Amino acid sequence: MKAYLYLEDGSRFEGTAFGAIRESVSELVFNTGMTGYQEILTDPSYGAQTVVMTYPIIGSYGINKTDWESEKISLEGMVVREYCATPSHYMGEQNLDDYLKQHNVPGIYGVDTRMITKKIRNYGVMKCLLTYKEGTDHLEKLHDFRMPADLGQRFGTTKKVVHAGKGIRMGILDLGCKQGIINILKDEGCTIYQYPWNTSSQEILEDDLEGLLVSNGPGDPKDNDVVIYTLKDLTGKIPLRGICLGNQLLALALGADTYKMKFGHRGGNHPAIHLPSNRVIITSQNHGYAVEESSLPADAEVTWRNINDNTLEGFCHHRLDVEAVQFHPEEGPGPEEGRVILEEWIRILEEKKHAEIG
Ligand SMILES: NC(=O)CC[C@H](N)C(=O)O
Repeated sequence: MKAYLYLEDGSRFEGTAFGAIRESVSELVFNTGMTGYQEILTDPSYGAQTVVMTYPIIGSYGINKTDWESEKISLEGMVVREYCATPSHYMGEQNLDDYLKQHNVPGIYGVDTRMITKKIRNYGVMKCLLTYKEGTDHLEKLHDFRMPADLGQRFGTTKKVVHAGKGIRMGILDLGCKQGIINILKDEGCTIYQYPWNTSSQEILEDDLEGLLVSNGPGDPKDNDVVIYTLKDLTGKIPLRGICLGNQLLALALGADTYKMKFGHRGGNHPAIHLPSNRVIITSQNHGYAVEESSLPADAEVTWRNINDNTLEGFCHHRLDVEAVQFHPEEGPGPEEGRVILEEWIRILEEKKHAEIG
C-alpha cells in the first residue's frame, strides 16, 4: 500500500506503508544510529515525534525481549529507506512491521531518507503528516498541529513505585524514564523510589532519600511548570541529579533558560568534552532543546560541552549539590562510555551517606 509523508516546507515523499495503517501528524526528527531502532521506538522522549532513521536498512535484527526502554512504543511514526522483513538474529522474536502494528504505530519505507535529513538540517525540525492519500488540505493539517503541552505528564509512572535494593535510597522523578536508567540504579543496588511527575516536594523529602534523579522525557522542558516549581523547592534540601530533560528542568529551576535547537542531537556518535578533566567521550543523545549556557547562575559550573556545536552538555552547582548531563549516560542505544557518570553519582552519594553516619 502506498503511503505519503508531507513536510511543513511543502515537500511530499511517496513510499510504502508498513506497521499500523493510521494517519499521524507529529514533529519530524532524524536519528543517526546505525542500530538501536528498538530502543528508539520505546524511548518515551520521542513522544509526539516521527523519527527518520538515517541508516539505510532497518529491521535486519528484528525485535527482541530485552532491548526496550519502556513497554510501549512512544513515537508517532517511523521513516526508513529500506525495511528488512526477514530479520536474522539469535535473539530476534518478531519483525519490526508486526511490532509497529501491535502498538498501532505507522511507518513508511522506500523514501529518500538522506534528502529528508538534509531538509531537516537546512530548514530545522518540521511538522510532518504520514498519510495514505494525496490531498490538498494536508498543509493546513500540518499548520494546525501543535506539539501537546502535557507530554511530560503522559509517559511516566502514575503511582509511586518502590524497587527494593540493599544500597542507598535514590528517587527518580519520572517524566518518562528510560528503563536503562532504572536498570543501572538497580545494578548499583539502590532502593529506587519512582515518583509520578506531580509528586510534591514534601512527599519526596519524607522518604529521606540520598538523592533524587530527574529523568529524561518528551517535549519542551518549559511546559513542566509544576515540576520546575517542585525542583525549586527541593534545591539545596536534597542532592539533585538530572539526565536530558532532567538536566533542562534543573537548569530552569536554578533560574536559567532553555531554547529549541534547530534540529537537535539524536544518535550514538556525539562527542562531548568533560571540561574539568579535558577528556572526551562519545555519547548517546536524544534531545531537541538545550540549556542556554550564559543564563546559568554565576556560581554554577559548566562540566560538559558538545564538540560538534559547543552546546552545553552538562553542569553542576557544588553548593546546592545539583549535577546533570544533557546526554544519556545509560546509552540505550549507543556507546556505554557515559555509564561511569551514573555509577560515580551513586558512589559519591554512598560515600556521603557513610560520612554522615560517621
Ligand atoms: N531525552 C530527553 O529527555 C529529551 C528532552 C527534551 N524533550 C528535548 O527534546 O530536548
